Amino acid sequence: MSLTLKLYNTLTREKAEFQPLDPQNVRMYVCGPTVYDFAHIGNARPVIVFDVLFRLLRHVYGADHVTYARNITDVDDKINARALRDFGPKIADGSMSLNEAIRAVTGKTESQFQTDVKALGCLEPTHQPRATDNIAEMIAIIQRLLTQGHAYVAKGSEGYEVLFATASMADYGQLSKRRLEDQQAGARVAVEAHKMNPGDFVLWKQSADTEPGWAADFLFEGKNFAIYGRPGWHIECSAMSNRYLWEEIKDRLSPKAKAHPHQFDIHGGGLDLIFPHHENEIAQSCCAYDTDVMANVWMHNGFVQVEGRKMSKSDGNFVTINELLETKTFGGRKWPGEVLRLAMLMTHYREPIDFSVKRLEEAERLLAKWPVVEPGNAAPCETVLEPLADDLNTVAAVQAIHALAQASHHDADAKARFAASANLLGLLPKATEVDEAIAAGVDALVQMRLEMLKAKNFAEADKIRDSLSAQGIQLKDGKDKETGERVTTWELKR
Ligand SMILES: Nc1ncnc2c1ncn2[C@@H]1O[C@H](COP(=O)(O)OP(=O)(O)OP(=O)(O)O)[C@@H](O)[C@H]1O
Ligand SMILES: [Zn+2]
Repeated sequence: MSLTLKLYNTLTREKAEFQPLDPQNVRMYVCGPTVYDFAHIGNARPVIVFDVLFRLLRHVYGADHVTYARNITDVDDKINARALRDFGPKIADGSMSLNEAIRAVTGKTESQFQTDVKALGCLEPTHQPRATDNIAEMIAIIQRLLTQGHAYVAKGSEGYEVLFATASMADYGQLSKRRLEDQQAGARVAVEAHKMNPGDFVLWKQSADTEPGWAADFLFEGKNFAIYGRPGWHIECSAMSNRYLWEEIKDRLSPKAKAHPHQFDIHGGGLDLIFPHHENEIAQSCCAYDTDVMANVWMHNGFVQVEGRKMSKSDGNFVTINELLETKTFGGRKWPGEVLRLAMLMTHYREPIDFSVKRLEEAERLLAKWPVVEPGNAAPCETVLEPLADDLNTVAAVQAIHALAQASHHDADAKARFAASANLLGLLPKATEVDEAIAAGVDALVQMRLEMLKAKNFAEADKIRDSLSAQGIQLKDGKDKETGERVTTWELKR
């Protein structure tokens, strides 16, 4: 393994050589979607960016040596609100319970998410845990925090809450570089009387009987608190990352990694998650397990923007992935998944992207120039790997792939390297769909070649055949059974 992988780390604000705790078991966690509404183009960005990193890590360390967990947040007050909105009448007349309505919302949204990300050429992560399948793990961490003096039980306006005590952690704020004092002075967080500090955040929250919840017993200051309730958002990721990247894998880890219990290599998500979400994940995990590190490298993608503003569900300025791929709402036409994927990768992941039809058209034009080939078994080209290994410089990697695509018209070796390199980024043009306009163009060339053959202009005829072949189009000559005349059909090489 000669490739040196460098990654920008939000924790240190520096780019540094990536050194996994155990190269045989590289571990990455990325915050996944809250499934109350279809994923939008902004949500697609971390999915694509970290898919590229997952692919690169698999290339460098071996496909079986990388564990990637991306969660599904299927318990959240936004989900409850959506269930009430969509199924209100049914809940009111008793034909559906709130929990059934919630499952209808999350089930539908999650399955759409899976369809969407598949269409964007993303590999399935090793684990895609749902929050509701990890409640016991969350309760266990919360109890550890209570026992160790990092959390407390308090009564708020909607019942009991277990809160994280930010003041109990000396270096709270290390990721966002926000100091607790500044936060209090800024008073961004509404001061609530039951909180010891305004920045204290919910770990567990009591639910009304009609709200979704789980029975939980917490021991605090010698007293038992039975709180039927639901988890806060941040605790979900602390629980799921620990389960899938430590608990379930620890027996296989190297001695060095075992000497760093509960820690893993990379944690990712969008820029908006640095504070408070990731800061609070760090606080929970480090305090619960008494470590000073949760993940060694923290990576954050920039925003997809619309007219300079972050595309976001709550802002309403969004286009869903499904709308873009399956309807004509954006630019009056449908767009293939690989066009959106390439459009994202034509900007460095830490830069903002202003989303536009022009950007998609640019990506489409580039893809159309690339040959349709099978991945093959050549090695990806150094000219592609090197920029990728430099903090995922996909801009330069795509340029290098394009150069290989151009060279591949006259160079079989370049073509093989193009195939392997484009495949590494999940960008190999698919042989299955042919654009109508392209098909018409091919038909015309096939016809022209038949005329050349009739005129015995074999050199020109061969030229046409070869140029089509370079674009991945295979001609098949045959004879019409009745007239005996030559007929030519074509297909994409598979
Ligand atoms: N416009 C955006 N550009 C890039 N990444 C984004 C954008 N919006 C959300 N993300 C990322 O998508 C992932 C899922 O986020 P989430 O489900 O909270 O969606 P959201 O659109 O941010 O929700 P809301 O708009 O209600 O805040 C997170 O990693 C988040 O950082
Ligand atoms: Zn998270």
